Amino acid sequence: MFAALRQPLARASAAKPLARAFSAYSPAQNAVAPASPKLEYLLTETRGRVALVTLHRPKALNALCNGLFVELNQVLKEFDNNKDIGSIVITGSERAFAAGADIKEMKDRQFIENYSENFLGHWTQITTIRKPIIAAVNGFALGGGCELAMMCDIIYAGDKAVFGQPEIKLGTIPGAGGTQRLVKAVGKSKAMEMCLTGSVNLTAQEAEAAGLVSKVYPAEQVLDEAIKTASKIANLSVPIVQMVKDAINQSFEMPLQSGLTFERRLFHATFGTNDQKEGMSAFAEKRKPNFTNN
Ligand SMILES: CCCCCCC/C=C/C(=O)SCCNC(=O)CCNC(=O)[C@H](O)C(C)(C)COP(=O)(O)OP(=O)(O)OC[C@H]1O[C@@H](n2cnc3c(N)ncnc32)[C@H](O)[C@@H]1OP(=O)(O)O
Repeated sequence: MFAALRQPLARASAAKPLARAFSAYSPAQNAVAPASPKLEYLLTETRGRVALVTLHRPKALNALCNGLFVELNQVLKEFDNNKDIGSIVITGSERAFAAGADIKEMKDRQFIENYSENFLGHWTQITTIRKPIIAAVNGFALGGGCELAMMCDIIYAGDKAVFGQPEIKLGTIPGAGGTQRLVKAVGKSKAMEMCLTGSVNLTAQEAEAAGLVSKVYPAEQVLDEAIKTASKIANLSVPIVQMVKDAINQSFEMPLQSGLTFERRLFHATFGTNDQKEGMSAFAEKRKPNFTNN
């Protein structure tokens, strides 16, 4: 499976994505999982139990074209199915996480083809990934770039990151969560201001204050911090981590009482796992737990 994700190291180094330019991890520490020579828009590697996916379309500020999403769906699915991986980090470059959907690619599309082909439908497959995904965002996260970050489970931002939904200035509207997830993250007024003007963006600090972003770090540290957090998560029990992700995501879909019942049932279910027995026994015996993911 990893063979399918193998990426030539030479290419990764030459391209100097933020992952390599800034990371404090030495290549010797990395099990480089990368990648299929077929990957054109992504770099992938592993850091222990963390999979790192770097959007790599530097000439277009990582504009999200269809080919990029086909690759992203493919690698995320492979990492999700890989027992050696516990969590995933998605990042971009220092200049751009992603400057939105590729405007040049979509500008001539017609309503009827959008509707009949469900244009962008498969771009949201990332929300079906069961392992936690952290977005490490530097630079522009605009339009689809902001929406992609919001589809991740946690967002860490570099101090120069910019979040915005400029679609209205192109004569369209956000198409993948900008009018929905953004409201839940920053509230109605800010979301309205951003989406209605297209030019009111959030700085990293504003995004943190509003709740869109969990933490802000100096740009050169954000990826390492995301990997550290991803690594903590990846070394916990995989099924219990998935239950937490499931339960929190259900809070967006269910009324409170149904959500609380869902949570309680999953809590009950954890007692059917060896990892619950191990976690609680380890606490009682004053030792570290050794989770076996069952
Ligand atoms: C997760 C699912 C996603 C689903 C998406 C759903 C629908 C989403 C719609 C959108 O996202 S519409 C696009 C929204 N984004 C924008 O409007 C931003 C567009 N870009 C800019 O405004 C600027 O590029 C910038 C980000 C402010 C940076 O400006 P700067 O002057 O620093 O650089 P540029 O010279 O403009 O850009 C360099 C290079 O990159 C190309 N490019 C940038 N953004 C895009 C894009 N979104 N699509 C296609 N190409 C893009 C730009 O054209 C330049 O290329 P060249 O002209 O030099 O070849």
